[in-house]
Amino acid sequence: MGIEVTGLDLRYGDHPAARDITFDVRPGEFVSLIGPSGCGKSSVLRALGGLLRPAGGEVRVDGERVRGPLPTRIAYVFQDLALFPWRSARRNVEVPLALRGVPRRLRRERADELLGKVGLAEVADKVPAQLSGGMRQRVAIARALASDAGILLLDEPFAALDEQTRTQLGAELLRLLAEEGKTVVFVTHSLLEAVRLSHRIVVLTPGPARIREVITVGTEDPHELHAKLTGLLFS
Ligand SMILES: Nc1ncnc2c1ncn2[C@@H]1O[C@H](COP(=O)(O)OP(=O)(O)OP(=O)(O)O)[C@@H](O)[C@H]1O
Repeated sequence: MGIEVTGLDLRYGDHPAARDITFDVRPGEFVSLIGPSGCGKSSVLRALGGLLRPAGGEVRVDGERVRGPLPTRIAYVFQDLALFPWRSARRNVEVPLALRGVPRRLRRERADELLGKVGLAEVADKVPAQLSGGMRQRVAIARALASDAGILLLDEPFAALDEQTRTQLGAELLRLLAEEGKTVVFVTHSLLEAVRLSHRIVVLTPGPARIREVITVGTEDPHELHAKLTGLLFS
């Protein structure tokens, strides 16, 4: 089932942000949304998560129409992380576990397991201000994984990081997602990142966003795919 987006129209008052967007995301699939700056990528992502009400069309998650946030099914990681600054890394990751009513001892175990998976076992007791940008991003990812939601919506999660950290975190993320069996929709400005991480790439037009093309990332040469995407975005 996964996510089905059909004829989605989005607007802010009189200002259209997206028109007639139709695509699907299969369970376990990693789909990237790319498009020119300001075209409406984040708006589409917010609509998938029930944070922006469509002016037309619909979003379905596992067959059920999305009418508002579904925190048990859908987790977010934004560029602006919103970690709790006074809570240690471990206690940040514990938040969704507490919301789900997981007992304290199990919360700690699961949080430590997830922090271990993102390479942060050593810094579980540190607060965000004591961590690097890449580490904070890892805490946010561990926290999203702790929510147990099957769907992760990632909005430019690596935008504030240097290229090397981005590449490393992207590779780690793929491994983790495969282990945890998540379905992912990923907004990025980086064509390289989209090519590297995705099963499929949804290319949007300049705003208001429409679907330009949906590309399956198969066996083609990554350089050729990158060139094709550049052509689609800038022609
Ligand atoms: N809360 C809002 N109120 C009014 N207009 C908005 C709001 N959020 C976004 N917009 C407008 O909607 C359009 C799409 O914005 P959106 O953030 O979805 O684009 P984007 O492709 O994610 O942008 P970027 O690539 O710069 O991150 C833009 O014209 C933006 O100015």
